[in-house]
Amino acid sequence: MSNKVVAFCGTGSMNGAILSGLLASGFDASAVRATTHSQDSADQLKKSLGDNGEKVQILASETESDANAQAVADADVVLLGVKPYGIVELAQEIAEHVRKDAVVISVAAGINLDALTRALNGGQPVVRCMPNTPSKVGKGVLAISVGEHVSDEQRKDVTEILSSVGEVIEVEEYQMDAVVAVSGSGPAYAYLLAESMADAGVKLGLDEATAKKLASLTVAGAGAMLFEDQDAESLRKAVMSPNGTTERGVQAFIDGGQFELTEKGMRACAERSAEMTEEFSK
Ligand SMILES: NC(=O)C1=CN([C@@H]2O[C@H](COP(=O)(O)OP(=O)(O)OC[C@H]3O[C@@H](n4cnc5c(N)ncnc54)[C@H](O)[C@@H]3O)[C@@H](O)[C@H]2O)C=CC1
Ligand SMILES: O=C(O)[C@@H]1CCC=N1
Repeated sequence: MSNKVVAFCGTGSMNGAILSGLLASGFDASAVRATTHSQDSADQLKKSLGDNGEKVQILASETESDANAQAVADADVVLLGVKPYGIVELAQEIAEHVRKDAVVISVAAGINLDALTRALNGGQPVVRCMPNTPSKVGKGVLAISVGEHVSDEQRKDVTEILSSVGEVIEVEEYQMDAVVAVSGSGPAYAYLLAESMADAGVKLGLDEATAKKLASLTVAGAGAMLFEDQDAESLRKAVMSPNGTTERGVQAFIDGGQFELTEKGMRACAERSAEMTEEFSK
């Protein structure tokens, strides 16, 4: 990765997390370009990067209309991080400026490799990535599908950049709707669990602040244990003493439809992902 230039077009929550992770891994800040829409966001980004804020080239598209074109001009790797409805337009905007041997990654839901390739005038090496928000604390899981024009060296560079914020897993593109349902949107389910545990804790007699603290730290602690052992079922069983409290509670969850309800929610999520692909991958 030495001597490579990386450009982030649309540096908000997700691309911002990857940018920070890349710099934290020791990547040369002067080889990084980043764009935002507003000048305010550009100023905030610069501030958030500390000393590196002076070295990263940061441009706002409302101030400089060719900000994205400038950012990608000398880039080896380009990450598109705007909202799904803006990705095709952004790709078209940079198409004439991005080097033909640069690899372009989209982190958006609902944008397929075909739409990305077409927006870039065909033949461009492209990668579709589905990250998740734990990337902000270096604990992300990022699924990628790699386009046909991507070289082995580019695949290695892409994996190295994304690995700076979490674990990278390659999947077939047809599996992306399922990936969105499991890991892309998944952090929200864990927070929903913490919310509903706190809510029930209040109903069981705790004050709200105590219930929230106990629930949030419990979900966080249980999540941390999953980094050591990814077998959730065996971790669950280790909490369940025979005929104890957990066994009774877990059985009530299962009898009440925990697995069916989770499947229902995730099917809705995957269906929306497919619908967004119809809508935005034109
Ligand atoms: N937030 C999440 O949990 C996840 C989001 N994603 C995907 O990441 C993408 C971005 O989402 P977020 O980071 O949450 O959004 P965000 O709104 O935080 O970031 C988007 C950024 O793009 C900038 N922008 C908009 N138009 C621009 C332009 N023409 N030129 C330069 N910059 C421009 C905005 O100023 C903003 O900073 C979406 O496509 C989403 O599907 C993927 C996985 C998880
Ligand atoms: O909700 C969304 O559409 C995005 C994609 C995955 C997580 N957040």
